[in-house]
Amino acid sequence: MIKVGIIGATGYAGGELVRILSGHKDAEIVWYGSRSYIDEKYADIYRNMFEIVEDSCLDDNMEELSKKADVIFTATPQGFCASVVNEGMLDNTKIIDLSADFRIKDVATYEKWYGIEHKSPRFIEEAVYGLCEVNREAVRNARLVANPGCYPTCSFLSIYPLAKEGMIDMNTLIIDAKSGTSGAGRGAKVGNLYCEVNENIKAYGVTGHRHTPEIEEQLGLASGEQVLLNFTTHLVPMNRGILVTAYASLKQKATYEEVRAAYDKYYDGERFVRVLEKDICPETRWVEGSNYVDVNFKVDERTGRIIMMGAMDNLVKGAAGQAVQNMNLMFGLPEDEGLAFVPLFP
Ligand SMILES: NC(=O)C1=CN([C@@H]2O[C@H](COP(=O)(O)OP(=O)(O)OC[C@H]3O[C@@H](n4cnc5c(N)ncnc54)[C@H](OP(=O)(O)O)[C@@H]3O)[C@@H](O)[C@H]2O)C=CC1
Ligand SMILES: CC(=O)N[C@@H](CCC(=O)OP(=O)(O)O)C(=O)O
Repeated sequence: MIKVGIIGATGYAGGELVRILSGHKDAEIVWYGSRSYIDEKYADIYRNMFEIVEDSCLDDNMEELSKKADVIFTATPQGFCASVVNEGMLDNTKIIDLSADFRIKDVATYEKWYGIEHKSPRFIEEAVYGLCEVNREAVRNARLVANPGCYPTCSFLSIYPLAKEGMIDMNTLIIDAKSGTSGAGRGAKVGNLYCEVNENIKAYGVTGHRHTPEIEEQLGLASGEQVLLNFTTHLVPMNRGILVTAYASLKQKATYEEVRAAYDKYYDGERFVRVLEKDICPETRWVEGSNYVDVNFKVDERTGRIIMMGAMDNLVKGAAGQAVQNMNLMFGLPEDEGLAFVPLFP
């Protein structure tokens, strides 16, 4: 049994980790870390866990936890993991960080977009960006995994085959993305109140969303070019789900079959990426509660542009599911262990 500790187990991403890992046959949760609910029964906070989880919450003492756990998930705000990780901890245990602390390789870029000082720049180089479909081999041997952001996961996987094959002009790329409110976490914020979100849709973070440099970095690595793009996020009145619609000019005319061949080249055999049939657009409801990302595209012959689309559950493939997929790789387990959920509907 893999002994698992979760710091931030009382947040939305942490709660989803608990749900997924409770059904994982090779994992046992030994630490439900919290900051505000220490000594309270976990199932009193999340009643879906009644008679499933008997334990109470502990604190966020990573030093002590690292002596007990084979792997620690930090589902905590930006800056937490970087402020506590040290060499001794990584000698004892593996860490999968769900925050952005180790995703961006350039410290100055991280500090500029996140507005905080990076407390452990020495571990940035070592950290592996945990996008399993691309970095599978590196993840297997990692001590520290930077679990990708929710919007970056969906954006990247929607665009990756065409960026990698050099089929689109990266300078023309525009990404429009929409998220359900669980993406903003469980903390109380006026902007996330029912009356503010219900019956409404709005853009936010326009020209300044902190996921922009992460997407640019990863698409830059895939395409071999420096990427500068427009990325606009929207908040929509649903609990879970991310929908990405991305636009770019094709470098040369391409048929449906040629583009489809590029997607198949990278995603054939990928357990969690589904390339939909011709003309079917991804929808969040068909992936909800699952670790799938549904992708598809449409060539607009009139404008010479291609529209790339993706749908994903932000809490599963966008956070906890992908983190467990990374854990499976790090411990030599089948990649889909504990993740074989069929999407919910309705
Ligand atoms: N929500 C999502 O869809 C996604 C989230 N993420 C990332 O996962 C991380 C957690 O996000 P999310 O679950 O949404 O956030 P929440 O606000 O829902 O949960 C945050 C968790 O961290 C704990 N916490 C808060 N402040 C501190 C602190 N200073 N020190 C230690 N623990 C603290 C909270 O404890 P307590 O409850 O006890 O206060 C809670 O358990 C973030 O880095 C986020 O960016 C990544 C991808 C998607
Ligand atoms: C709806 C909503 O507010 N979404 C969040 C998603 C951020 C998130 O989850 O953070 P990481 O993926 O970087 O860890 C946002 O836009 O900031």
